[in-house]
Amino acid sequence: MMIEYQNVTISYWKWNVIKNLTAKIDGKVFIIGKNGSGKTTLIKATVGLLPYKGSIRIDGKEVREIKNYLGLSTNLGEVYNLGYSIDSILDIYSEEMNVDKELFSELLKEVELDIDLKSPLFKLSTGQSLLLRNILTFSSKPRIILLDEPFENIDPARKIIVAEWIKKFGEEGIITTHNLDILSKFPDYKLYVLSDSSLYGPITVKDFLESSVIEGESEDAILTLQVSGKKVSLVKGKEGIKIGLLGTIDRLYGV
Ligand SMILES: Nc1ncnc2c1ncn2[C@@H]1O[C@H](COP(=O)(O)OP(=O)(O)OP(=O)(O)O)[C@@H](O)[C@H]1O
Repeated sequence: MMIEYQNVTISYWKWNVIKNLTAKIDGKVFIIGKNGSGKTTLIKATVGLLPYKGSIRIDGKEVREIKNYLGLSTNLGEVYNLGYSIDSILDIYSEEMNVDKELFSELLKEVELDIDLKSPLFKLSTGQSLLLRNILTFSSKPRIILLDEPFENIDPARKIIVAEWIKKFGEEGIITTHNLDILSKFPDYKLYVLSDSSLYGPITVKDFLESSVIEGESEDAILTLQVSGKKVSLVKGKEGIKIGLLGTIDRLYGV
């Protein structure tokens, strides 16, 4: 079972954000890439929220033909647009998406999120709202998780709890992030880089974090990718700029 992309093109009007992407995603993987590279766009199309050309298959089924796939869960805000108060959202999604209310309460307690369930979602802070969407994602005990930036705006202690949930829930899926610090909690996970409309990889998170970036191609490269039309290589060893020191993946593009 896997997520398969075949010649996938996703466009806004006539502009292709993802062009002719072909990849097979097996297990739970991370996708990183600079701002605007198309990570959210890819997740949205995979969930069925955006039209695409080509084929995206989950468990062998074409996404555009699936109406409501209960094994799949996402933290995308667009999905949680029904209901007013958090209580009513929980009611709707426990029916529509098999969200388990007990598990929801347990996870809410784990992060000690001090919120009034009667209040509307828009009253939450950006971080609280994302935590809540992450909790809703995991509370349906999904087999496939599609998480867009699950650590953004979340404080360090709670980021670690979210990382534990990612390890615990779901057998397959995609997690996008800019957060290299938290990636170190997932050394054995596979990682892809989305750049110039292609997915490069996979390499392990450990190899990625131990690598350095150099311009051009290299025989020793563990990964060569194209960034804004230029070749960039990730190598192990002393040359180049150490990825771990870059802090944020976006600076990879400044080599
Ligand atoms: N609804 C839209 N209409 C037109 N263009 C869009 C729309 N949504 C996104 N884009 C454009 O598509 C490109 C990819 O956006 P996307 O949000 O997928 O990138 P991303 O990799 O998730 O970025 P970030 O890391 O900043 O979240 C961006 O250049 C963005 O401006």
